[in-house]
Amino acid sequence: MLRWTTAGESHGPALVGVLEGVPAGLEMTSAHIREALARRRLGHGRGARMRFEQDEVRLLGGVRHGLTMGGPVAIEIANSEWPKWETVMAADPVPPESLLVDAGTGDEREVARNRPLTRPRPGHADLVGMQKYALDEARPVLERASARETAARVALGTVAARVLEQVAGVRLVSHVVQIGPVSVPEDASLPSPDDVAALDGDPVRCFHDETSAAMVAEIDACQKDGDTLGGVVEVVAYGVPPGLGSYVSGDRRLDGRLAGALMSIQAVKGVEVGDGFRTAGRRGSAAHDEIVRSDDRLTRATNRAGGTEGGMSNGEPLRVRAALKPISTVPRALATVDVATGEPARAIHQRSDVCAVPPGAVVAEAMVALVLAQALLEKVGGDSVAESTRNLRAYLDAIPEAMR
Ligand SMILES: Cc1cc2nc3c(=O)[nH]c(=O)nc-3n(C[C@H](O)[C@H](O)[C@H](O)COP(=O)(O)O)c2cc1C
Ligand SMILES: C=C(O[C@@H]1CC(C(=O)O)=C[C@@H](OP(=O)(O)O)[C@H]1O)C(=O)O
Repeated sequence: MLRWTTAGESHGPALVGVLEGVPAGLEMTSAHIREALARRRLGHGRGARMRFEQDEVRLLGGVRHGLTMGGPVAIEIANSEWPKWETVMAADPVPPESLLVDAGTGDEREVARNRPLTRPRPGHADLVGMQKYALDEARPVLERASARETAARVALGTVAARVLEQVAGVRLVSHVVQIGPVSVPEDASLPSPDDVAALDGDPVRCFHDETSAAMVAEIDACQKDGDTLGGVVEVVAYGVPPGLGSYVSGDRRLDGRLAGALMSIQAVKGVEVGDGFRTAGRRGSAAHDEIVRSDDRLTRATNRAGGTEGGMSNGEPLRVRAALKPISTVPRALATVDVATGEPARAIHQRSDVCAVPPGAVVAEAMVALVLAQALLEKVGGDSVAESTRNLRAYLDAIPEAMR
């Protein structure tokens, strides 16, 4: 069973991700993870932190000389800013005077770091987090609620994507289909995995040049107005074998597992599998994907279902979307209440992203990779890449000719 978890705070020394159940013999190095993390830092509309954050990667376990060994893969991503936060975020007790709002250094930023965060942001985890964990300020809440944590998810997703590719030849691609009110046309073509470099080169990870320019203009206009934006991302996985997931129990359904994983991303508020909500408005005859024989194999005339039927992958490209709400740290700050005084106030606002949809696509790709790799290993088992590959081949070869 492939299992994963992350630990670490946004301004702590590092994030850590652990992935258990990776077969031995997987080719991977820290450079692969570094490359994926660099893609997550891209995107017009990101805040100041992404300009200097280095995502320093260290493989702490599970890999030797570029090959996994079968044990948990542990990945550390150091936070570049740690030296500035060493006192505020120290794990061990620090002298109380070092946490005074004005510790006497005259450094404005240090004053801001030490100030208790008592003006919770609507839309962020601040207020409910304080209520739930019995805290009198939001620092401990936002440190873990922050989407900084998605760097660790992307690191783990890189390993999962390599399992998918090396065992089954599956390749993934993610792109942005909407930012605020600007969407790619309904009939725009889907990117393939060979388009990843072009997408990395686009300021908003959009595969439609005209729409990309309009998205950039929308982000600029929004930033000028002191506001923030959300949008929609899409992940496509090519080469997924049929039969991952199952219809036999709700918690084994692949579509449900993908939806849960995507919805677990900070700011995601909607998930669509295939044509999702659009399908709901169609008649059955225009909603389903007819089965046809082409090039001597069974295929579909269309792919409105997005590659799943009955909670299983059906061999067509898997296509899922996730909708992200606008960033909740709105520069033109929203109304709140100062929980220290009970008085009306304006919400906390320090630096923040204006739009995190392009990195959201990279994070969504990582979550899809994790779920698909988990479902693949469930189906084929195996303790080494060679064994898993052999098992997959045997399963596919056993499908009768007329059903392939
Ligand atoms: C890649 C990424 C970057 C984000 N950056 C910010 C940010 O700079 N400021 C902010 O307020 N929210 C940001 N968010 C969203 C918050 O983390 C999220 O809204 C918050 O944790 C509350 O969770 P919820 O929106 O799922 O309810 C970001 C989300 C993602 C996926
Ligand atoms: C650090 C990242 O995103 C952060 C996500 C985030 C939030 O509230 O979710 C708030 C901001 O944090 P900070 O206040 O430190 O700049 C973003 O920069 C990252 O994506 O690596």
